[in-house]
Parts: sequence; C-alpha cells; structure tokens
Amino acid sequence: MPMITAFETSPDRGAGLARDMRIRWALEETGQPYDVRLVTFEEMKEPAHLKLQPFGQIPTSEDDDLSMFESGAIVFHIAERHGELFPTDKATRAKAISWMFAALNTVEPPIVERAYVRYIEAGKSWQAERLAMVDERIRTRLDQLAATLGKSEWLQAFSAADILMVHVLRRLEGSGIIDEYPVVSDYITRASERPAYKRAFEAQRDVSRKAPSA
Ligand SMILES: N[C@@H](CCC(=O)N[C@@H](CSCc1ccc([N+](=O)[O-])cc1)C(=O)NCC(=O)O)C(=O)O
Repeated sequence: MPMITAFETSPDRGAGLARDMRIRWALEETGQPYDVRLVTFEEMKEPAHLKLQPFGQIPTSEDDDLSMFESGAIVFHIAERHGELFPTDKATRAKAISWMFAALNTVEPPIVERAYVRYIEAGKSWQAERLAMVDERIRTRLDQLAATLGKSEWLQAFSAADILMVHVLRRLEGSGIIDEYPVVSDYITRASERPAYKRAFEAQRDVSRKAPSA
C-alpha cells in the first residue's frame, strides 16, 4: 500500500493547498487505499526524509520497491498504473501528459510566484508593482485556459491533468482573480464536487484538525 508524506501541521490550515492533496486525490480517483506519514518541518530536513526528497519537502510516496518525490511525477505514476486517470487512446493520452506538464510548467509558476510576492516580499518597495506584473502574467494564462476549456467539463475526458491543473489553480483562491474567469471558476467547482476529491479533501483536513496545536 502506498505510504505518502504530508505536513503534520499544514500552513494551509486544512485548505488542501499543500501538494499531498494531489496524491490523495489521484489515489482516491483510482480507488487505492494509502497510508500517510505526517512529518514536521524539522523532520523534512533530516537525513531520513532527505533520502526520499532531496529538497526536504513533502509529498513523497513509497510503495513496495520504489520511492518517489515530485507531486507531478507521483500522480503520473499512479495514472500509469491505474486506467482511470489516463485515456487509453495514444494521441489523447499524449495530450493529457502535455496538459500535466502545462499545469506545472506554464500555469503554476506565476501563481507560485504570486504567493512569494505577497508573503515573502511584503513590505518591499517594489511589491505592488511586482504583484501587478505577476497578476498580468497569470491573467494571460487564465485567458488561454478559459479559451481552451470553453464549454468542456475537463481538459479532455477527466484525467491526471485535471488533478494537477485544478490543484494549481486553487492556489489563487481568495485573490479575486479566478472570479474574473467564470469558465475557470466553474471548472474548479466541478472538480471539487467529485466524490474522490471530497474524500481526499476531508482526509487532509482531518489531519489539520488532529494536529497538535502549533
Ligand atoms: N515540486 C515539488 C514541490 C513540493 C513542495 O513545494 N512542498 C511544500 C509543501 S506543498 C507547497 C505549499 C505549501 C503551503 C501552502 N499553503 O497554502 O500554506 C500551499 C502549498 C513543502 O514541503 N514545503 C516545506 C519546505 O519547502 O520546507 C512537488 O510538486 O512535489
């Protein structure tokens, strides 16, 4: 049974924004039971965890004879082993893989940078200007994504690509930017109504509820 790692006390306070949510969701979509090892920030930097995740982060996944890090790679591995998350048709599957990389390499970078500008660069003289520039880059990507989605429910048929894309987009919650794109906002809402999403979300939120008070 896969053993994944997650924050013992997540800074997202149960909002499901930490990247173990992607793994939980993929495992729930494929009906795979899994175990979770909760780790503290300090434990992530210790040799035992660094062996699994050289950058001292979560999530990781250990299963039988292999261990993995990088949430996108773990989701890809789950999708490869269980049919529900990849189309069977070669061309559509290839496009789903492109969309997985697009989520992480094209859409996610400005969204992660926005969090950095907001929280790490708070108070810097350049913050407001930089935030406006990063928001414009995000809007460009959301315009393009909205145009692609159009009236479709998913990027193609629901796949591992939607798990990554929706989780990437959820980092914008509270920024107001998503509200400017009803097509994208509806896409996220549709995903969060999936039973597998709900099971994954509740599981990670329960961790936060049980976490020792910080
Ligand atoms: N590329 C790696 C990145 C993993 C990563 O960023 N892990 C973060 C947690 S998920 C990122 C995250 C953290 C917090 C929120 N939040 O909303 O509070 C959202 C997302 C981590 O371990 N951080 C601790 C450290 O770097 O020391 C992957 O996709 O697996």
